[in-house]
Amino acid sequence: MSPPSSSSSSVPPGDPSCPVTGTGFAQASSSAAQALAADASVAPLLRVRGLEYRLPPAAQASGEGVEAQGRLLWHVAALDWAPTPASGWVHLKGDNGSGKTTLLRVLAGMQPATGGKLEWQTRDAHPVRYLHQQPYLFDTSVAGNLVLAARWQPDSGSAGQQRDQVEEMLRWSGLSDQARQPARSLSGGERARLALARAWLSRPPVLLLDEPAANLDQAAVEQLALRLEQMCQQGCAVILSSHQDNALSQGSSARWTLSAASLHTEPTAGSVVFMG
Ligand SMILES: Nc1ncnc2c1ncn2[C@@H]1O[C@H](COP(=O)(O)OP(=O)(O)OP(=O)(O)O)[C@@H](O)[C@H]1O
Repeated sequence: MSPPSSSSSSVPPGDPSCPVTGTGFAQASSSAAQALAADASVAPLLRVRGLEYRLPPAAQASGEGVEAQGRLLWHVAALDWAPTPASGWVHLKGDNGSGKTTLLRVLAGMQPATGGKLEWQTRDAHPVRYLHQQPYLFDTSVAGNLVLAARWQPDSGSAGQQRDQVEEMLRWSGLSDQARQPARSLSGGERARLALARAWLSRPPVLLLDEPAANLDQAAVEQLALRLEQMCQQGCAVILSSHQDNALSQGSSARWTLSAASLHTEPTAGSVVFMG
């Protein structure tokens, strides 16, 4: 992982990964935000202030016009997250429809928030990778999917280095025997493994996983937990969503819960999280 930058943000202007509207850090009014501002010793990877997401305004029941403001799906008053290689991943929890996917997509810069501010404080221009619950696989072989990921990464290296990366990821994901198989013929669990390996090949600083356990049996969830542990130890900051408790929640070091339209955090040792 790139070390946190001392400047406030490396997100390029105009990049949707910085969905800035409304409240900025300087204007954040909650007492938690003021307490955070006072603690200059913390260098969080992620800083969030007054972030909120409102659903698009619905048509009025009468059929005339639309609501002035859509329903508030969630609000995050203030959050600083400073994961370390030892701190493990964050489990984002919440009932169906509470807004987990939307929050991950906003954090990934794939969808703008309707208010507030977030910053990934890293020198990496595009630090965040988001993995969809049903990941898209290219219409080629298992190895072909990894070859494309190896070619398209920013520092792609020589053809030999790319080959080594592909072979390493095939071994890591346990898919070496299926290297030549069409990726789209894999089982649900195998597809999830390939998608994770494809994302991990380029060693992103931050990985957001949307319901990664959705199609997995218990053994596969436990294997995934081991892989995530390795990834975190190698410096990847991981947030994963799941509405269930399983091996992934047991292995997480922090829990963020969406309920009653707010994000609630439970910090644990090694993972510095503050919440207002
Ligand atoms: N563009 C939109 N227009 C209207 N409603 C939307 C829009 N986007 C999301 N929603 C609603 O927002 C709510 C939250 O959706 P989201 O997928 O983020 O929840 P979730 O917690 O990930 O759910 P699940 O656990 O079922 O996957 C849902 O009720 C969804 O229908």
